[in-house]
Amino acid sequence: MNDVTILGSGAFGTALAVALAANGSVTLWGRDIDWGRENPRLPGVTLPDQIVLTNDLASATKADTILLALPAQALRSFLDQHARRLDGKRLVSTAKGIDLQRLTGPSILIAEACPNATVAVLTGPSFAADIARGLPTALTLACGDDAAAVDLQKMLSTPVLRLYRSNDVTGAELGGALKNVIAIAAGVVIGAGFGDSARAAIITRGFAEMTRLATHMGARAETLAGLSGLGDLTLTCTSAQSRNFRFGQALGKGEEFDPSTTVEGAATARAVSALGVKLDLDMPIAAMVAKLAQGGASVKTAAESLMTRPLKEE
Ligand SMILES: NC(=O)c1ccc[n+]([C@@H]2O[C@H](COP(=O)([O-])OP(=O)(O)OC[C@H]3O[C@@H](n4cnc5c(N)ncnc54)[C@H](O)[C@@H]3O)[C@@H](O)[C@H]2O)c1
Ligand SMILES: O=P(O)(O)OC[C@H](O)CO
Repeated sequence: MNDVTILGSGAFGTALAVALAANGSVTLWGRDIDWGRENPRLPGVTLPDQIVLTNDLASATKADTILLALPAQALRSFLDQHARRLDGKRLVSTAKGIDLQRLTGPSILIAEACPNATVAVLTGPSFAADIARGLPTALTLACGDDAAAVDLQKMLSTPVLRLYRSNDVTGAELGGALKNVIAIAAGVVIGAGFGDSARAAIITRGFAEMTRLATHMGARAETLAGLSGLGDLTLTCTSAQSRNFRFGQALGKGEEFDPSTTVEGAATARAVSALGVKLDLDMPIAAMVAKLAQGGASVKTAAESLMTRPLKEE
C-alpha cells in the first residue's frame, strides 16, 4: 500500500504526483488514465517510476492520505458516488472553486460526505507545469486538526515544494476559489485593451471583494493576504499560463475559447454572484464576470457599469 494517493489525473494531480515522487511511491488514479508515462495535459513531462498509475479506485483508496485533484464542479457527484471509500481517511482537497449547487467550497462538501475524515486543503500560487518541472513553489496546507496539519505539511513538502501551515481552511480555500473569478476579470481587461492601470484596479478591488465575502463566511483577513489569496491572485492575474486569465482575455477580445479547458472561475463567478445576493454583499466584479461568462453582457457595458457605480470610499 502506498502512503499517498492522488485522485484525478489532470494537469494538477499529475504534477503533484511528480513532485511527491521525490518522497517515495505515489499512486495516481484517473478515470481516463490510459496515456502511458506522459499525460497529454502536461506535455513534455515523463512520469518517474515511483508513480503507480491506476484506474482501479478500490485499490487506490487503500492509502490513508488521499489528495483530491478533481475540478470543483465535479467533486460533489464524485463524492456522491464514492464517499464510502473515502470516509475515515485524511482527505486533502486541491480544487479551487465553489460548488454551484451547494454554494460551498470543497472542504464542506467533503466533510459532509465523509463525516469521519480529516479534511485539509492544499492551495496557493502554483501552475501544474511549474511544479512538474521542479520549479520552486510555495503553497498553503490548511487543516483544522493541528496534529494532522503538521504531519501533512511534512509529508507533502519536498526540497522544491514548500508548504506553509494554516488552520484557516475556509480562508485558504476561498482565496483559491475567488482569485479565479478575478483572474477572468483581469483577462477581460487585458483582452479588451483597457491597459495595465485598469488591471491593477481590478486586482485591488477584486481583492477587496474576495476579502469581503471570505471574512463574511468565517475566514481570517490575514489568510486572504497570504499565499492562498493575494499570492495566487497575483500569479493568476498576471500570467498567460493561467487558463482563467486566458479565458477572460478571449472574452475581452470577443474570441472563442476551447470549451474542454478547465476554467474554474466561470462557474465560481455564478456561485459568488448568488452568494452575494443571498448574503446581501456587494460583489460587483464577480457579478459582472458571471454575466460576461454566460454571454449576458458586452465588455463595453460591463466596463461602463463598473466605472459608473456610485462613488464611494476605498
Ligand atoms: N492546473 C493547474 O495549474 C492547477 C494548479 C492548482 C490547482 N489546480 C486546481 O486543480 C483542480 C483540477 O485542475 P486540473 O488543472 O488538474 O484540471 P484538468 O482539466 O487538467 O483535469 C481535470 C481532470 O479531472 C478529471 N475529472 C473530471 N471530472 C471527473 C469525475 N467526475 N470523476 C473523475 N475524474 C474527473 C478529468 O478526467 C481530468 O483528468 C482544479 O480545481 C484547479 O483549479 C490546478
Ligand atoms: O490555470 P488556472 O487559471 O486554473 O490557474 C492555475 C492555478 O490555480 C494557479 O495557482
